[in-house]
Amino acid sequence: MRIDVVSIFPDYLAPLGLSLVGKAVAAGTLDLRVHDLRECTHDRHRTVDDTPYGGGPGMVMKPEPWGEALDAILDSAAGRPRLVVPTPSGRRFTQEVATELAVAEHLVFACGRYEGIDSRVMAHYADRFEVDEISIGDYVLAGGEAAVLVMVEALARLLPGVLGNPESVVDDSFAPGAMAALLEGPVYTKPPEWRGLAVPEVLLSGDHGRIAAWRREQALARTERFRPDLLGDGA
Ligand SMILES: O=C(OCc1ccccc1)c1cn[nH]c1
Repeated sequence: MRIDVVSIFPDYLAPLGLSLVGKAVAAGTLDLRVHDLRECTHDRHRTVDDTPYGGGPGMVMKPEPWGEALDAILDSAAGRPRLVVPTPSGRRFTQEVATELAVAEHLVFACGRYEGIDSRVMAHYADRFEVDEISIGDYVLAGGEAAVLVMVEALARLLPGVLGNPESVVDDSFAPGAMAALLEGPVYTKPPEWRGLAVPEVLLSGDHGRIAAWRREQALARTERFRPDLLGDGA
């Protein structure tokens, strides 16, 4: 998979060189290219934004630099990439959307700042990109970069050979399946007692039937407490 990220703060994407995503890049599973949008400006002040038509607060990102940046990416692209634009006003990012993005050949992330990117950019590229405006949550960030870090990490762990233990994807809280539609219950590891706190004895019992039942009960209780919406039947 090829991933391009366009931003006025390319250094913000440096964490993608670390850990799990960094390993995928080193292994060649991910071909990651980060681009500085300011290299597509040509005025003395390297201007990327201007005041919004129709008035209102803040600034809007100008279309010309984005046109130059996205044209350059398309010139070196094979098929029809997905253009993912993080924005509070996009469709909700979920584990299902992560699995959708994880099978793409080529993703291009456009990091908006200020009040967003001139809407003509998304309209202009609708035929050459699969344009996808995505929100990672109902809050407003200063820019799309942090959302890109979230989405790339969520999809990268789904790529074959990226996770040491592919099993843990199956049990993900939000992976499809019976148990998976619940929140994860508590987890424990050695030592068996720590600061006077013991691990629930059922987990040391070796009775896998009892352990599975206990885990489901814990997952249900946690889901009821924090995410009753996941329990359906109008709960
Ligand atoms: O703030 C976000 O993106 C940055 C952004 C993009 C466009 C205009 C304002 C802010 C965001 C929040 N949830 N998901 C994304």
